[in-house]
Amino acid sequence: MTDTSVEPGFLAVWHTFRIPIIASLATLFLLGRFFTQQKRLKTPSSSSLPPSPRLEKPVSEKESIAIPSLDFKPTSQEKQKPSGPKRILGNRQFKGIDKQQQNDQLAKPSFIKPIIFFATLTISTQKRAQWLVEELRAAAQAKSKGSDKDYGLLPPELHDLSEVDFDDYFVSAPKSPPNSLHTRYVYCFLIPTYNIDTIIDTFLSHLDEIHNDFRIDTAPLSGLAGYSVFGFGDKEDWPTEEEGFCSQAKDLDRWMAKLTGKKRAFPLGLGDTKSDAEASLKEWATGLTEVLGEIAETGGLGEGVPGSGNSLESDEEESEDEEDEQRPKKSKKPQAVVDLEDINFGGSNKKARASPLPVDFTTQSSQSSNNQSTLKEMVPSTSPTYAALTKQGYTIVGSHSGVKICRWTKSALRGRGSCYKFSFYGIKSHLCMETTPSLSCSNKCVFCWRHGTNPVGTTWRWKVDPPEMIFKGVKEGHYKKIKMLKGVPGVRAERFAEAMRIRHCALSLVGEPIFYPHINEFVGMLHDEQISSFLVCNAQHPDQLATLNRVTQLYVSIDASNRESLRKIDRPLHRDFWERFQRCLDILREKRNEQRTVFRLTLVKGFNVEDEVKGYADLVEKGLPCFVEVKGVTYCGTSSSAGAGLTMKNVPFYEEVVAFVTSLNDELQKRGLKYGIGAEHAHSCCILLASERFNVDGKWHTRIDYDRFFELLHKEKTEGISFRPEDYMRETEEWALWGNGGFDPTDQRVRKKGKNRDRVVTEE
Ligand SMILES: Cc1cc2nc3c(=O)[nH]c(=O)nc-3n(C[C@H](O)[C@H](O)[C@H](O)COP(=O)(O)O)c2cc1C
Ligand code: SF4
Repeated sequence: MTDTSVEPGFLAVWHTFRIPIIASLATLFLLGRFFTQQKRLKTPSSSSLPPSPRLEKPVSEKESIAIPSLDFKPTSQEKQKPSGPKRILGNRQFKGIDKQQQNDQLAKPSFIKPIIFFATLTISTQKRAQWLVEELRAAAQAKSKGSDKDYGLLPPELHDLSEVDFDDYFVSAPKSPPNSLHTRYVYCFLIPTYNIDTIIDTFLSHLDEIHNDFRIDTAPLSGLAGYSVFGFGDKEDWPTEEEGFCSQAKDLDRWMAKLTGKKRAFPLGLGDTKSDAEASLKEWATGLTEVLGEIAETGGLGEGVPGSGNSLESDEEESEDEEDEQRPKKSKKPQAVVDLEDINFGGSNKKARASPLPVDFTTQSSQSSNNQSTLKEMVPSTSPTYAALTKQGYTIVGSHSGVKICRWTKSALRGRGSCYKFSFYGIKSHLCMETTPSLSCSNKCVFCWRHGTNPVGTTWRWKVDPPEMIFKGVKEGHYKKIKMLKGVPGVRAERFAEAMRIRHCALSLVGEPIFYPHINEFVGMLHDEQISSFLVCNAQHPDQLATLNRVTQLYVSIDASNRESLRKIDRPLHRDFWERFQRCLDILREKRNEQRTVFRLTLVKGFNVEDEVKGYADLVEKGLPCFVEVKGVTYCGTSSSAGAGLTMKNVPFYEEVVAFVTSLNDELQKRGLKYGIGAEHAHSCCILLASERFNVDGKWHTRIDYDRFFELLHKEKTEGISFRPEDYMRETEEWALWGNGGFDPTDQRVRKKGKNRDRVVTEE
């Protein structure tokens, strides 16, 4: 009875609820599978990548040689590792740090012994190698004179690659002799290039084999203190690197980077045997000797990219195609805008925050001189702004200045092209320092690539650092950053040497340079050292602009053609921003016969391009600048830009920039204003409109004769003779003219991969 009564009841329940029950069970089942799958994906052993066949292939115990050169206790996890093939190891690696860091942590002052290897067929390289031996021997002698230090440079050894057994030197790094445990080795190579079969091919194949031998660590030479290569070739028959000039030296440099774990001590040097070989070798040897001394003293290669540490550079660097390099990881989280008004500098600052010192920076110097000690620092080293800016690669100098290496400097050091300022004005990027004496700005532009971390404010109410201190600090910071790039693949020795003398300064980094009360003194110091000055201001500080002394080229940013658009795009802090902007244009007009004046337009699709051509033409008519630089915006993906609704869609394509410039040019012609399209740099989406004042006999002269500028400046200072922008102009290079693209043919173009390749972005 019970059974029969239960069964129909159960069936009835089943029929009523079977669909939800089945659905629930199916959901539970799918959820279960999903979680198991996720867990498996997170387990490294189940990576979808096939394991390296080199690591999988077993070898007998006899075949294996293990030379862990560091005393290192294995972790319990390592002890349990299945016995696989043992490998020849240059160094044991600590967890969480790369080899370079590991070596540097262990680095102590040492005795450095250079080992010079050369190859030759027609003897010229052998002779040059013998010369190098003498140079290094002399350096070793000079350094050891009267010194009883426990580090130093030892006399070099010389080896002909055709006579050495490669296994003796290139399977593992030589060990220190038992009587001098602090001795370490640096390999120096001098090799010619031959497109016929020579010992060099055998040698390079040997390096290839070592690198790819599964029994040997991929970087078995990481025990070396460093290496450097110099190549000889013939430019008459192999005029460019693409055509094979010094190609084997380049290959050797790459192999050694791999085998040593990127321990390039000094950049690759190249010399044309029929012209500059001796001079280039000399320059390279000087740099190398200096570095050898540094390694001996510090025991390491210093900071920089692997090979010389990590270099932090402009944000846009990430968009560049880099094939052989480790890039420092950057925080993906966009930083929030840090407004100085919002920062409490500790202590009871409430009153100050509620009513900031109402000191307009234009009147600042007189007021601040009385109470410097009570004023706060703009960017104290303990502040979040300081942390954020240094994380982005800025070197903060004093309490309100900064310096940073731009991506073009690195590109130029590698022979991959300079920024548009080379095409337009002749500035080689590796000779250019990018800096600002004021990290604070009075705008919060939507496209600012500074990650919104720069301080903002309308008034200068901070402690003021003296210009001498800033000048010294920014130069030191710049040179230090350049030195950090010496191990970057592709950096050329001759460019590296040139970069150790700053020739140009772009005062345009972050913030507003004319915000700094001693900007005139600072610019004077640049000029005294024959460093040209390009100063960019945001057209918000007319009084300061009016009293600004002569600079080599003076810019104002023109980010919109009308009040509403400017408010939206620049988000100015001043309520009378439009009036300030207009006054700045008037001042620029007055200055146009004394110095080169430039309008810089940054096009942001959807913000300041559409229907604004006439508005921009009005502004040009008002300010009559010598030049109008037009460039497509750089997308930086920060919170401030995202918050303003900026996406990749707002970045114009080059054709769109071209269309805009053409219409603006037409509009200027219609109004009888004498302008024309002077030059272009398609690579960074940038075009230059120039006043006909810079067109001589039908030829554009947008470049600058820097030597002439300094001559004239000197005359002005000493004899009171003023000069005009036309007095220091130079003819524009053919390849930079409108229609020719603007890429220096002597540099090697590297195209960016990926879908946004046409939206190659630019600096600043
Ligand atoms: C047959 C031959 C092939 C060469 N191939 C190249 C080459 O591909 N690329 C290059 O830059 N130089 C090339 N050169 C130039 C040599 O690298 C250059 O003359 C070098 O200084 C020779 O050094 P050595 O006298 O030590 O052998 C070649 C020279 C010869 C004779
Ligand atoms: S001008 Fe600007 S982008 Fe060009 S090299 Fe100098 S700092 Fe870099």
